[in-house]
Amino acid sequence: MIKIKDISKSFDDKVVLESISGEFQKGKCNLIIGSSGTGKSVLLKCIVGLIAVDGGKVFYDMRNFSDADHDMKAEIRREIGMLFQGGALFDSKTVEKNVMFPLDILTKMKPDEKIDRVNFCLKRVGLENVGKKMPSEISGGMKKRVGIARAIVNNPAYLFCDEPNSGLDPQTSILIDELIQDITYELNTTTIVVTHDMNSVMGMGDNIMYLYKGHKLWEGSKDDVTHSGVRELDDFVFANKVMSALRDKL
Ligand SMILES: Nc1ncnc2c1ncn2[C@@H]1O[C@H](COP(=O)(O)OP(=O)(O)OP(=O)(O)O)[C@@H](O)[C@H]1O
Repeated sequence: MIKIKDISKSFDDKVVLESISGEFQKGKCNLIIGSSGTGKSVLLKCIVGLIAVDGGKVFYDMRNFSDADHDMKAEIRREIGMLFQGGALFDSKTVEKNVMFPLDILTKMKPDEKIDRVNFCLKRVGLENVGKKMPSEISGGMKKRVGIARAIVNNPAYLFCDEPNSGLDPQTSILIDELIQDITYELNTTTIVVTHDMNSVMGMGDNIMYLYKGHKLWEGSKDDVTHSGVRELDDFVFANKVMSALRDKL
């Protein structure tokens, strides 16, 4: 479980996050949703420690990450798997080497053990026999799967996914969402997904935090998101034409 308390962040005069608190549950897909530019990615980066917060604290299973010393931070970081927006694969490395990268830098595993673990993870994401290919030789959906394999290769307790569906067609997006969901339940990870895709919200939103202009306006689950009573959230949810057509039937 990850807990955040009063997270605030500004860039120069621009306030991007204002006193955001909340909990992200273990073994669940926790979504941070909201319109473009509302602070979702910045919040995720604050939680991971890629951006320094102006105020507030982040706790990983009761461990105070914000005030932790170097060793404790390194220990927590080793427990994090991250699927970056756009995949962020190394173009000059094979798929196998991309997935192995966290094991190379974070573990002392033997070469054979690393290969076994990489092959296991590639198989888990439905990608057998592509280990020797270069990223340029595989599709966008396959690249996301490689990114997921890399994110889970070191058996993370925490899994972060920033816009996992960006650039994918709707069907592939659903498959990627389902994969993230299945892995979350299998590995019992505390998973945080940043998205503005309503299909993802309705498919995988166990817990949802809705951000609006740097404020948390609502939290709940996919079962409640369509009748929150929050006007800004309604505007976001029903901006989608399919959702809008369904609104009258709800
Ligand atoms: N390093 C930075 N320096 C200055 N401003 C930044 C920086 N990173 C983000 N911002 C600003 O913070 C605001 C929130 O950005 P953020 O990337 O969190 O939005 P988002 O909700 O994830 O949007 P999207 O869905 O489009 O990715 C934006 O106005 C952005 O320009």
